[in-house]
Amino acid sequence: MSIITPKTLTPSPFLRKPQNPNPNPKFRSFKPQVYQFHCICERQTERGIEFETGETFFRHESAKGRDLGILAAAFYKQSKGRLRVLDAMCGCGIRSCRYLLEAKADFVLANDANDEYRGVILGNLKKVERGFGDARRWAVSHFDANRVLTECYLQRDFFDLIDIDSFGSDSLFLRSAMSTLKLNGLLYLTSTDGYSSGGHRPYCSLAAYGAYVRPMPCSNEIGLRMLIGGAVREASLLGYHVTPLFSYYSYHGPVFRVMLQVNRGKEHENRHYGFISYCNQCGNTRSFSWEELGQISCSCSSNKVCSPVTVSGPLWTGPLHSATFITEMLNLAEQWGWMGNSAGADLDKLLRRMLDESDPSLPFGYIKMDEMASRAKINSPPLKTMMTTLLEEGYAVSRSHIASNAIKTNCPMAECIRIAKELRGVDKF
Ligand SMILES: C[S@@+](CC[C@H](N)C(=O)[O-])C[C@H]1O[C@@H](n2cnc3c(N)ncnc32)[C@H](O)[C@@H]1O
Repeated sequence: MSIITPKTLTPSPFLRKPQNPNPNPKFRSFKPQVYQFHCICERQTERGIEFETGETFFRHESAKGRDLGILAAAFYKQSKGRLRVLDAMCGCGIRSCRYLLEAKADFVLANDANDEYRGVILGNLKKVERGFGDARRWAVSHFDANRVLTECYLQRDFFDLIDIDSFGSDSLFLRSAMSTLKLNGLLYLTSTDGYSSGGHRPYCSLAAYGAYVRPMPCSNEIGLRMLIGGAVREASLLGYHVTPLFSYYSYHGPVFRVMLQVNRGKEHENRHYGFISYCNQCGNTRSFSWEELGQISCSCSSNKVCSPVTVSGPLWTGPLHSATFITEMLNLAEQWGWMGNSAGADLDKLLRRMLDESDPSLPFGYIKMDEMASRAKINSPPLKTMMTTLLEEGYAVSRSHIASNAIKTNCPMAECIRIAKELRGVDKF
């Protein structure tokens, strides 16, 4: 097995260091300091390893996104018996440390284009190395992510998991990352491109993700679907297809993260890659396949054709999570004691909500309680009461991990309004 080390990569004269790795001045005031895992709401490792952030880009708020990545990696290691990770934009190297320590990775290549971070990354990884004796299970490099990915590919040095924690859009790195993944490997993508998902820059979303995205009420779910859709498109160019294992939106940023499994062979049916519409008049959302593209319209229960209809796409219209994979992640989290205590309670809740959301009878999108209430011209009914009533009436319903005041349901908006109004009569809310 060839292991890539910084020495095998020759510096490129064209390599530019990012001008300002942290565009938000708010974060530039971070002073060098030492954190313990438990101090920053990361899970405490058995070895109690400390890490430093120095002047690198580091966000406490991303801890949950890192937790999810570690759980997925650990389950992969358990099921495949191997785990080589490329942490392509590692910052201070916290993920690399955690992939080694918690997911028991066999090897991690920690890369960050900014070579001023080298001391901090090396310091953190050396502590991890001490925990495992002398075995050299990691390497550090400082190249543009595309360069490191391409060189690994050229040396046939493939990875089981590639983590792209980029600023803005991830699409620039998709092709090289997919080429450098092992068969059925995991690709952990991050995008902070909230403007595109909000429909505020349709030409940017078209350029980056191949999707023309317009403003819709559930724009944060659109953001996740845009990210997956971009990967679907790129994968099919390379003769691969992707399966989302989990999708996670966090309002801290905002940040859109998806864990994808990349498999060989184009997916024959395109039923999960199409268009999403929102009817401004009746408030219903629907997804359309390529075949239905010419007939996009909305008919509400009165059979009148509503207008106008806002259409975005093509996007991923299939499941955001794999219920089986999330269940395995939950089991692991339980085994590791990551739930049931105050630090882990949130992760527990998030995973369970994702599991609920993966019910295949639930459609795309979510309905915000305040939108429903304003359409019904009543105060918003209590979310739990609404959910129970929808279930009693035979509809599928769950909460959304994206918006705390929203429900996902296959009940049309007009029916939701009727139920909400009836509840009002009973409960006088
Ligand atoms: C969001 S931060 C990474 C945070 C880190 N993964 C964590 O969880 O704490 C993004 C990092 O990517 C680096 N970076 C930006 N552009 C890059 C590129 N083209 N290639 C490699 N690294 C890059 C930045 O220096 C920055 O440290």
